[in-house]
Parts: sequence; C-alpha cells; structure tokens
Amino acid sequence: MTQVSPAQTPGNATFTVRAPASSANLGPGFDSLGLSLPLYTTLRVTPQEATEVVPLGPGLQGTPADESNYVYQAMWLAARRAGRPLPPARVEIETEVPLARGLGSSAAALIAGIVAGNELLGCPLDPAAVLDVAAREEGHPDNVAPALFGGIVVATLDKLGTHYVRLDPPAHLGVTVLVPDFELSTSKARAVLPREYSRADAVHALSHAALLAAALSVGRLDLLRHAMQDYIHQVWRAPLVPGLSDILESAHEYGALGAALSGAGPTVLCFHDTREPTGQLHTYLHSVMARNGLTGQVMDLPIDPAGTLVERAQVAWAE
Ligand SMILES: Nc1ncnc2c1ncn2[C@@H]1O[C@H](COP(=O)(O)OP(=O)(O)OP(=O)(O)O)[C@@H](O)[C@H]1O
Ligand SMILES: N[C@@H](CCO)C(=O)O
Repeated sequence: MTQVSPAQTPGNATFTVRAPASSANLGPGFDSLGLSLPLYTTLRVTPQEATEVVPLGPGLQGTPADESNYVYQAMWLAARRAGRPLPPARVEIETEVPLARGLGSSAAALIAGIVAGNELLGCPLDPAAVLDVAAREEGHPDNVAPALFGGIVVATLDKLGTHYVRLDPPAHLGVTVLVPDFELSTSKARAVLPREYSRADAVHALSHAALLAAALSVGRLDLLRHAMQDYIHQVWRAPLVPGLSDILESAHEYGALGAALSGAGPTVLCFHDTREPTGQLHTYLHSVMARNGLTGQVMDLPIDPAGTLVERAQVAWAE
C-alpha cells in the first residue's frame, strides 16, 4: 500500500483505493475537526471499455448499481476538476462503514471516489486539490480531511481553498464508539440546528474548539473532558439520539476522557486512555442503550494514522 501518489503502473491495471471512516466535530469542533477510524470503504477499479458500478455486500444494499452511485459521481468530480472526461472502468465497492450513523460513510465514499477518479486520469490532482474537491462537495471538511490524511485534522473551507493541519494522534488516546442500530441522515440532523447563535454561544464554541485543538496537539488528555463541551449542535440533536445527554454528562465517571456525538450521530464517541481497561465504560454504554430501548454495538478502536491508501496490482511495465 502507498499513500495517494502518482500512478506508477500502466493505465489499464486494476487498482484498489481504501478510505477510512471518520468521526467529525468531537464536540465543539463543528464542521472543522475530525479524526480517522479503521473501518474502510474499498474500491477495486479496473479500466475497461464500458463503465460498470458494482456495490458488494450487505452494507451497501439499496445503493445504486449504476452511474448514479455516489462513489461513481465522486469519480467524476475528480475528472471535472481536472477538466477531462473520466475513462470508463469497472468499479467494485465494498464498505465496513455503517451508513448514516455518524461515522463518515459519505465522506469515505466521496474521498475513495475522487482518489479513484484521479488515479484513472493519471493523478492530475495533488492531495490538496483532492481535499478541496471533497470539502466543497460535502460542504464542510471535518470528515473528508481525516478520511484523506488520517490522524486528527483541523480544517476550514473558504472561498480561497481548504486549509488544514493534520495532527498525529496523541500517545495513549483511544476511541470507544457506541453505534446504535438506527440510521440518522446528516441532512435530518442538520435541519434541527438553529440558523443563528448568540455571541455568548459563539465565544463558548470557539474557545472550546481552540482549547480542544491545542490539547490534542500537545497530548493534554486531562483537558479533553472540559474542552469537548459544546452548545452549537449536540443540545439540538439530543432529542434525535436517546441516551446522548446522559452519556455526555456521565461517561467520565466510567473512565471516558471526554464524550461527543460522532458527526451528525447517532453514534456517540468517547475517548479513553489505552493504558486503562474499558470494561466499565462498555458496561455503562450498554446500560444506556438498554434504558432507552436501543440495540447497537460498542467498540474500542484506535485512531487510524494512515488515511486513504492506493494499491496497484504488481504488473510489469512491459505487459
Ligand atoms: N459506499 C457508498 N456507496 C454509495 N453511497 C454511499 C456510500 N456510503 C455512503 N453513501 C451514501 O451516503 C449516505 C449517508 O450519508 P450521511 O451524510 O447521511 O451519513 P454519514 O456520512 O454516514 O454520517 P456523518 O456524515 O454524520 O458522519 C447513505 O445513505 C448513502 O446514500
Ligand atoms: N459536521 C457535520 C458532520 C456530519 O457530516 C455535522 O455535524 O453535521
């Protein structure tokens, strides 16, 4: 596997693109802060005379098996930015990222598609351009930036471009996610947010987001719980996610270093210290689900440092 890189092999060779899940916001970093998680969307792309789009596996049931598929549309975004037509190919799509759960499935699909389209074209776009295409399409960079670069990314999108800083995950910082068995689309979870905020809320948000980014950059795990306070989105989304308010208030009593709604939800993210056991936290998160009549999964995951990877089959240049 190699990081996003110029094409090294002939234009007709099969290649795979693997893009990770992500958790956006981390509390106050609304639309601007996210991290990458090791659940993957994988594309297997084979140039051929006619386009074929093949979603595989139960995770993608119901997604279109034709050119309207989001991944294929994303491949065309790369071609449009490059000002060239997309060469035809067979595109097989698989994913481990549950859809519409707040784990960045759409960002993984978008990044994987743009990187695949770019590869098919011989890599006219550099990684910063790939990120900018993705951030403009999604409307915010907080999932697509960690999906592309891995680790933790602070990013902002403005008229001039998408600007970002990637941080290596601090030592001993692990993630526990509670993934409920129900979907919540990002559009529904954005629709409940107010259009305007008071100056007090704005100052609260920017000071906490700034503290969180600084704490993550120097590994101050003791500050996470305080820095992750948020009044911009979680309070409005809490009615859509049973148990969220309890977890935000009490997870620290069970070993969490901090807790947040993951992306637009319904997944909830807790940070933990990887040197400490997480059994108590798991038991607590399961009890919150049970109290609220929910089922779902609780998983410990590391932060994925690698981001999107491209692998080309070993094909000799002479073939
Ligand atoms: N691999 C994929 N192939 C095709 N479509 C996909 C794929 N992954 C995601 N999608 C599309 O994206 C939608 C989910 O996007 P949505 O933004 O609502 O949630 P999310 O990205 O999983 O969560 P969040 O943005 O809160 O982290 C799916 O319903 C589907 O239409
Ligand atoms: N920042 C986005 C992430 C989900 O796409 C939100 O919370 O709506």
